[in-house]
Amino acid sequence: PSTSNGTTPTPLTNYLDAQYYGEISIGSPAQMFNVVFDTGSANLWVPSYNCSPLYTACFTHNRYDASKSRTHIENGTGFSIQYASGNVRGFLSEDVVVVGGIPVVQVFAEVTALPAIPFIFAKFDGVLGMGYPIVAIDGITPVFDRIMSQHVLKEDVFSVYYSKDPMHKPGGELVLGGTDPDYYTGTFNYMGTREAGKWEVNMKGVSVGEEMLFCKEGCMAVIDTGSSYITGPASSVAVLMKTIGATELAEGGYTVNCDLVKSLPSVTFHLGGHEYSLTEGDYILWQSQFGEDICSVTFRGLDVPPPTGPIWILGANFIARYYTEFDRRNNRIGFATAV
Ligand SMILES: COCCCC[C@@](O)(c1ccccc1-c1ccccc1)[C@@H]1CCCN(C(=O)[C@H]2C[C@@H](N)[C@@H](O)C2)C1
Repeated sequence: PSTSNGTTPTPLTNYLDAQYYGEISIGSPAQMFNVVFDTGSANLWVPSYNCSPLYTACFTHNRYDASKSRTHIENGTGFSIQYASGNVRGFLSEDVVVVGGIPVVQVFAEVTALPAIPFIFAKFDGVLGMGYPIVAIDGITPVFDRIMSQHVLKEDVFSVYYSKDPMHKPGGELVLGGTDPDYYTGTFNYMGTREAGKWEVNMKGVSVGEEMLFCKEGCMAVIDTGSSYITGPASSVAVLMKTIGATELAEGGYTVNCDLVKSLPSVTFHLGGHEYSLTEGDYILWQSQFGEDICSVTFRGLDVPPPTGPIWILGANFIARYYTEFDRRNNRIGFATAV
C-alpha cells in the first residue's frame, strides 16, 4: 500500500526470527537485492560481479554487475567494514538505488571479499546501513540522508516492524517518512539518542521479574535493527542465564528446559522513564529438531570494549515486541507496542 508521504512501505522477510531483510534495486535496468536495514551501521554494500571465485558466499547471492547498468558511475576507492563477525572488503561504485520507491544516486560498496562464515548462512545479499553519517566508512553519505535531502518525506523518520508470526503477517515492514498504524497499538514513548550520531539511548536498569539486577547505575543501549538478538555484558548475561536456569552451549548460546519455559520471569529494560518487558514468549526460540524440542534463549553475552562498551544491544527480538520509530529530525527513538 503506498502511504500518503510519497513512499511505499518495504515489506520485510523474516527468516527464523533471526534475519529480517527487504528488497531494493540498484542500477538501470534495476538489479534486485535483499538487504538488512541496519541501524548499527551506515554503509550500503552488495556482493560484486567481480567477486573472486575464492569467496563461495558471493556465488550463492545476487551480485551487482556494473557493466549491465547504464547509470553506473565509476569510483574504485577501496572499502572495508568491520562487523562483530569479521570484515567485508571491496571497492566503491555509484549508481541509482531505489528504496521504498524513492530513487537516489548513491555511493555504495561492491564487495569482492565476502567471508563464508557467516555469509553462507545469510538469506540476504547485503546490508543497507540506516545509521548516522558519522559512523559511515569513507565518509560516504548514507542512503537515508540522501533521501532526506530530496525533501520527499513527510517526516525525517523511518520505522521498523519485525513480525514473529510470518504465517499470518508479513515478516516485517520498513516505512520511510512515517509509521504504519497497522502494526502498533497505543502511543509512542520517545527518548533522546544519547549522542546525536548513534541510535543509542541511556538505559536506567535491567530487571528480572521484580528485581533490578543489572545496569543499576545506568548504562547504554543500542537499538539495532541489524542484530538478531539481545546482547549484554557477558558477566551480566551469565548471571541472567543462571537466574532463569539456562545452560550455556559451546558456541555461546543458551538453552533452557522447555518444560520450564512457562514459569520463566519477564526481563524488563528501563528506558526513557518507561519499562519495556519481554516475556518468555519474546525471548525463547522454541524449535523442534528431529522430533525433540530445543528452547534457546535469544540473549547473548558480548563484551564491547570501552569507550563504546559496556553496552546492551537490543535487536530483532526486542523490536518484534516494540514497534520502533527512528527520528532523525529530533534525534530520538520512539517505541509503541507492536501488534
Ligand atoms: C535482523 O537481521 C539480522 C541480520 C543477521 C545479522 C547476523 O546475525 C548475520 C547472520 C548470518 C549471516 C550474516 C550476518 C551479518 C553479519 C554482518 C553484517 C550483517 C549481517 C550478524 C552475525 C554477526 C554478529 N552480528 C553483527 O555484528 C551485526 C550487528 C548489526 N548492527 C550489523 O552491523 C552486523 C549479527
